[in-house]
Amino acid sequence: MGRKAHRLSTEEREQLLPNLRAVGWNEVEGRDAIYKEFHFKDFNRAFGFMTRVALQAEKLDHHPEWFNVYNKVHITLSTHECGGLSERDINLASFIEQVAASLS
Ligand SMILES: C[C@H](O)[C@H](O)[C@H]1CNC2=NC(N)=NC(=O)C2=N1
Repeated sequence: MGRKAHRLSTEEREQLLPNLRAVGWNEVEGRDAIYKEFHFKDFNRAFGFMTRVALQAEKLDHHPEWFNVYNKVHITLSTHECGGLSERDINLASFIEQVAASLS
């Protein structure tokens, strides 16, 4: 895989997180991670979304923590390797946003 992940610095966070907050990602309390809830029309849309995210996650070797029931998908992103938020989470969140936009 790529170079070792590092936890985002304060400066990097100030630059990167507002864009994600603006589209509904929030920082998790008590843990260095980000979280968003997605709602789809039905289970088929939700699972189609998950399938596309899963294939990209495998390519990036960076995987979401997620929960699905029917049309809801809750996603938490964090990087175990560095014990917190890294660039990889930002990249995966951006990809997830693209997929969600293409399905709505
Ligand atoms: C061995 C494997 O490369 C690692 O466990 C990868 C896989 N997917 C991962 N996903 C996430 N979210 N964080 C990681 O640190 C991570 N590490």
